Amino acid sequence: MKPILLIGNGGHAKVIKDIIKQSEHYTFAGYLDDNINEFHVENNIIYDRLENINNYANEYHFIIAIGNNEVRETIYNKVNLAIERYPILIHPTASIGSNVVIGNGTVVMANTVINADTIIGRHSIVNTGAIVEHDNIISDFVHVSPNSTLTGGVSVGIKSQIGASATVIPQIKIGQNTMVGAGSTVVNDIGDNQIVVGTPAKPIRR
Ligand SMILES: CC(=O)SCCNC(=O)CCNC(=O)[C@H](O)C(C)(C)COP(=O)(O)OP(=O)(O)OC[C@H]1O[C@@H](n2cnc3c(N)ncnc32)[C@H](O)[C@@H]1OP(=O)(O)O
Repeated sequence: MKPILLIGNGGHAKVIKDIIKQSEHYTFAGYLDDNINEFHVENNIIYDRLENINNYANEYHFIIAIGNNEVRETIYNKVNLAIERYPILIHPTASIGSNVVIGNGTVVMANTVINADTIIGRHSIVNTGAIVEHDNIISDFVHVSPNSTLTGGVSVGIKSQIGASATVIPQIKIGQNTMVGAGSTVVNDIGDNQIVVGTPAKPIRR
């Protein structure tokens, strides 16, 4: 079993910890976070500051367990570890189709479906109950929120978030760093750096 340290110890980390507990390959070892005052071990769990990550870099694997896409990317660039130190975590109830490619550091939560020929980048999140249909291209540092649906042939650019229960109709292209509001329905392509809400989804601001 390979030990994993989670970077971050908020709500998202709790859910990832539960995925690790069910893994046959990985075991939960502890947390690195700058809100931890100093190194300590409690009930065999390591708590340490993120700035000490290099002490663990050879022995441990890591997941950046932070839901905010921008923060995840910033931490990834800052700690500068080889991408191989970040495993792919998939909950055992997730259904993964043929020829699906998932990048290192990405987590796939419970009751998700990722269908055939979809590509998902690095350090992305496919959150609880989300559906990512066939032939999607999902970039790095993306968050597909709980219960959202990306139908066939959708693409999502780097650092974009699809809000909880949002739906994107087939073949839509969503740009980089864009936010689709919870419950929205996206029926037209969306550019970069937009916030869109509603049905049909319309920009509220850049
Ligand atoms: C496990 C987890 O928790 S994963 C987390 C998943 N997170 C989400 O799904 C969060 C999704 N976030 C949202 O939907 C947010 O409302 C955002 C990002 C779209 C907008 O947030 P803000 O920028 O703070 O917008 P704000 O709250 O000021 O609203 C601006 C306007 O848009 C409207 N609006 C905001 N969100 C939505 C929405 N999802 N659908 C429809 N209208 C919306 C507001 O009612 C408001 O309208 P008004 O100007 O007529 O009063």
